[in-house]
Amino acid sequence: MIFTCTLNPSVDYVIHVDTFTPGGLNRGNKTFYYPGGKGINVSRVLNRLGRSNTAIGFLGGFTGDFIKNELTKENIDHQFIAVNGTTRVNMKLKSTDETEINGPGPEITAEQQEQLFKQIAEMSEGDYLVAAGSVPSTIATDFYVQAAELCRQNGVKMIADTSSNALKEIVGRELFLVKPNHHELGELFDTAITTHEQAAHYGKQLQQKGARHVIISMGGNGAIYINKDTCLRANVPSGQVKNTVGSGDSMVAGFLSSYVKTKDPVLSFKTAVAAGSATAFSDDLCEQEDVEALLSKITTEAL
Ligand SMILES: Nc1ncnc2c1ncn2[C@@H]1O[C@H](COP(=O)(O)OP(=O)(O)O)[C@@H](O)[C@H]1O
Ligand SMILES: O=P(O)(O)OC[C@H]1O[C@](O)(COP(=O)(O)O)[C@@H](O)[C@@H]1O
Repeated sequence: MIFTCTLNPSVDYVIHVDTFTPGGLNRGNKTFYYPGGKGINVSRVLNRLGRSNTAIGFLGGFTGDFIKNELTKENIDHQFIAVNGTTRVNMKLKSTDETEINGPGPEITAEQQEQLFKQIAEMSEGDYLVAAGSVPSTIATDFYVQAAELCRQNGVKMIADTSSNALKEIVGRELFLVKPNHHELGELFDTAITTHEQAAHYGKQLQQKGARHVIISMGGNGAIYINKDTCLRANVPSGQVKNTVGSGDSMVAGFLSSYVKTKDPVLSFKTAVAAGSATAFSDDLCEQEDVEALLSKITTEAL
């Protein structure tokens, strides 16, 4: 079984504005509402790539209902814990630049956190748990560390895609996959990462600290893959970028969907890059045919 866990889901409200003027009245010309949050995006892409999975985490209010309905419509199993507040709305403003405003999210009580730990403790050997996204302020930043310990005890393979302190704390634990982007990796090591060589250098440290597979995504500048035997870089295909929100999550889903079937890390890495780019070239998340069409355009070389 594959589970995705989103502690702080969101409704992603995407609005396109031709020319954005801060402080002025701006009118959008195109809007979209998507069920979002990193784990939920991973669930949606996994499902599109033919991998059934269960989404867990916390949801509340009318936005929480929207997310549940959308997942149900897409035939994705979900077992969210209800919270009293309202799941956040994250604004994604598309103009000449992409600007994002991510809200803080509702309060999660200690009892609700315990309920989630109970769900994680019930996972079994061979399961995968994708823990993705920020940790809301009412949850201790070591939440993922405690989850990683439960996974270790039960033989569950954990994937972490997070940032800031939550990423700092999870590094050093036994992880199946970790996928920071180059900004998050730089923040972790208190440095700026701009080249593939720098990304490879710091990414190797994540592998040495306990991650079996490491992917460093670098937006339109390619991606790096590291395991104990190899370090590769991949190109990203060219195309018309429509919406990069969820590209990183699509990479995680792409890697996992391929790996569970083929156990081939290089093919899984290429599928990850194809899925990330296919999402960048779509308004919503990628579809299977988009990923398949891009896969043959991804090449890797040793670094
Ligand atoms: N401008 C782009 N052109 C092509 N592919 C892109 C572009 N931006 C992102 N991608 C794809 O999405 C992946 C993840 O993007 P990135 O922005 O690094 O992740 P995150 O969303 O986690 O910040 C990249 O590795 C690439 O495959
Ligand atoms: O939990 P965070 O870090 O605030 O991120 C939440 C946001 O990230 C997303 O999951 C997109 O993530 P990526 O672009 O990194 O793949 C959005 O759907 C959501 O609004």
